[in-house]
Amino acid sequence: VVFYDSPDQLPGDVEYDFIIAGGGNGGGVVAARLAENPKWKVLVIEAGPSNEDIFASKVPGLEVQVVLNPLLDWNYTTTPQPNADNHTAGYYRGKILGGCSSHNGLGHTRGSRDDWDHFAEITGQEGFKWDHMLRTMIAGEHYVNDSANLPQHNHFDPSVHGYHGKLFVSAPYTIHPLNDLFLQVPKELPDEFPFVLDVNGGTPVGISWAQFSEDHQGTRSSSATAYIETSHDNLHVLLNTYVTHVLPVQNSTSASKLPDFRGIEFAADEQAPRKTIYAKKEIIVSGGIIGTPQILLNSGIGNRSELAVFGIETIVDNPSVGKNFTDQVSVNVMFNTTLPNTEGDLDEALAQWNKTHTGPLVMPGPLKNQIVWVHLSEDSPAFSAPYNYPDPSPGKNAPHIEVYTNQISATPFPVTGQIPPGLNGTNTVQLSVVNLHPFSRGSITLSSSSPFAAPIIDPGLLSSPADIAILREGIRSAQRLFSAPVFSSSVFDILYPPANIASSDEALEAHIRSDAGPYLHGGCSAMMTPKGASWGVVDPDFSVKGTSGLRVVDASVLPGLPSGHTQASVYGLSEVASQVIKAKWL
Ligand SMILES: Cc1cc2nc3c(=O)[nH]c(=O)nc-3n(C[C@H](O)[C@H](O)[C@H](O)COP(=O)(O)OP(=O)(O)OC[C@H]3O[C@@H](n4cnc5c(N)ncnc54)[C@H](O)[C@@H]3O)c2cc1C
Repeated sequence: VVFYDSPDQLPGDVEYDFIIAGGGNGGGVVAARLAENPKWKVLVIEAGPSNEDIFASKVPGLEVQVVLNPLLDWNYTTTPQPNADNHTAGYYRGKILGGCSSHNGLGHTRGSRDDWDHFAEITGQEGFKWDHMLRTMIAGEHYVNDSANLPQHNHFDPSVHGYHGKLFVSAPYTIHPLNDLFLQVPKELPDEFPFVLDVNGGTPVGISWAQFSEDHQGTRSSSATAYIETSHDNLHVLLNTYVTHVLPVQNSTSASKLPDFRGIEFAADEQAPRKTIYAKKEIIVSGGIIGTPQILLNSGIGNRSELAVFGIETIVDNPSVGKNFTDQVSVNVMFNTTLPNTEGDLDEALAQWNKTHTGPLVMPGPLKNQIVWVHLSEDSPAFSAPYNYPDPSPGKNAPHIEVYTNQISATPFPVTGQIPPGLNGTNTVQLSVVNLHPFSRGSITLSSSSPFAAPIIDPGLLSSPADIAILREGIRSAQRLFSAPVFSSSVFDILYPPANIASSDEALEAHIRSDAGPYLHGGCSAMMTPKGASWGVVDPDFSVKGTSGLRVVDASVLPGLPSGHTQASVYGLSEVASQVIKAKWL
C-alpha cells in the first residue's frame, strides 16, 4: 500500500479503476479486496490521519483515549431528543484510517441467523442469507488464542471460526469471580438465560463468552491493520483529505442512461483548493452512517425540496437519503454488590501491556467477559395488553435485549439521570441494558451548504413507545438475572434505577427517558431495498438508485440492525459487496 498525506502529494498521472470515499471499516475491506486484483488500481480518500502511530488505537483498553481525541473523532452531537427529556448525546465516529474499527470497543458479534435471513428476504441480496454470510465471515477471520493463553475450553465453538482470514479475533477475559457466577445462571434459570457455547454461531440468545477483534499480542485488529496495511502497492491511500462531492461525468459514454457518478471532488480543508479526479470503473462511498448520506446530499442525491434550501441542484431526487437512520438504545443499570471492584492502576496496566501484551488493557473494559442476550417471550408485558406493541425481532434466535457488564466500582458510572442518595461508596455492578431492535427512526440532514459543516444528527431516540416498553422489560430481565440463587450472597438490590422506580411502568418510563442514549451502533441511513422499490437508497448490488458508477458500502446500507454490535456485520456486508463488485468487472 502507498500512503499520501495530502492532496498535493497524489500523483497526477495515475488512473484509478476504483475510488473509495472513506477509509473506515467498510471502505478498508472493499479497498483491500478490490486491490487483490493486481491489474486494478484503487484509491482510498480518508478524512482522518493514519492509524499507524496512534498507540491508543493499538491497545484495546485505551479505546476511550482515541474516541475522546478531537483529532481522531468527528465529535458529533445529536440534536436534543424530545422523547428523551430533550437531552443531547455525543455521537462518536472515528476520523482515522480504519474509521470506527480503529477506535471502537472491539466487541465482535455477528448477529443471529434470523437477522441475516431476514435482511436477505427484505432486500433481495441473497449473499446476506445466514449460510452464505457465515461462510463469508469465517473466510475473513483469523481466530487466535488470547495473548495470555487463558483456558478456552467451552468458551467457543471452533467449527464456526476461520483461521486463515485477515481480521484477528480472539476471546480474552479478565479473571473475576463474576465469571463463574454467570456460568451458574444457565443451570438455575435455563429458560431465559441458557448457556451458549459460541457468541458467533448464529443462535446467540443466552449467556456466552465475548469475542473481540484483536490478535494474539492483545493488539487491536481493524480494517486498517488487517485489510489496508496488508495490501499491495496498487492500493493508494490519500489521508487527511475530505471528499466534498461525487460528480457526474459530463458526456459520459456509459451504456446506462442514468447519471454516471464516477467523478469525485476533494480538498484538504475548507480553505484549500478543490481537486477532481475520475474513476475508470466506479466510485464507492464508504463514509459511514453520517458521512455517506452527507456526501450524497451534498452531491445532489436526496430530497429535492430539502436540497433546494441550501441551493444544491438535485441530480437524483431520492427522499430516502439520510432517512431511516436508527441506533440501538442503551440505559445504565447498577446493582449493589459485595463482589471485588474492578478498578486498577492504569500505569501498572500499561507497563504490563508494554512488557507482555497481557493484563487488563487487553480488554476494552474490565468486566466485558460475558455477554447476555435475551429474547423476550411472546407473552412479555411489552407485547401484551394494555400495550400490545408489535414484536420487532426477526425470529426466536434474535435477542431483543443485551445485558453487558461494564465494571464493578464504588464510583457511579456517569449517568444523566439522578444518582440515588447513598450510592457513592457502595460497590456497584454497572451494566448496560440495550434495546437491540428499536422501531424508532431518525435522520441525517444537511445543516449548511458547506460540505465541511457537521450535518444534523437525529437518532429519533425513543420516538416509538414500543422501544421504551422493551427497555423496561430489559431492565426487569437484568433484575431476574441477578436474582438467580447463585447471586444471593454477592449481588443485591437494584440501585439505579432504584427498586421502587423499576417496579412501576410509569416511573420506569420516566427514568428511561432521562437516562437513555444511543449505543453508537447506528445504521440504515442509506438503506438497501429491493431493486425497483420506490424507497431506499441502494439496490441489492449496493449501487445507488438512479445512478450508474456509484455504490455505497458501509453500515448505512444495513436494512435493519443486527442482534448485536455492528462491526462484524460491516465486515460481512463489505465482503459481500466486494464479491458483487469483483463479479461485475471480471
Ligand atoms: C465509540 C464506539 C464504540 C463502538 N464499539 C463497538 C464494538 O465494541 N463492537 C462493534 O461491533 N461495533 C462497535 N461500534 C460500532 C462499529 O464500530 C461501527 O458500526 C462500524 O465500524 C462502522 O463502520 P462504517 O464503515 O460504516 O463506518 P466508519 O468505520 O465510521 O467509516 C467511515 C469512514 O469514512 C470517513 N469519512 C467520512 N466522511 C468523509 C469524507 N467526507 N471524506 C473522507 N472521509 C470521510 C471517516 O473518517 C471514517 O474513516 C462502536 C462505535 C463507536 C463510535
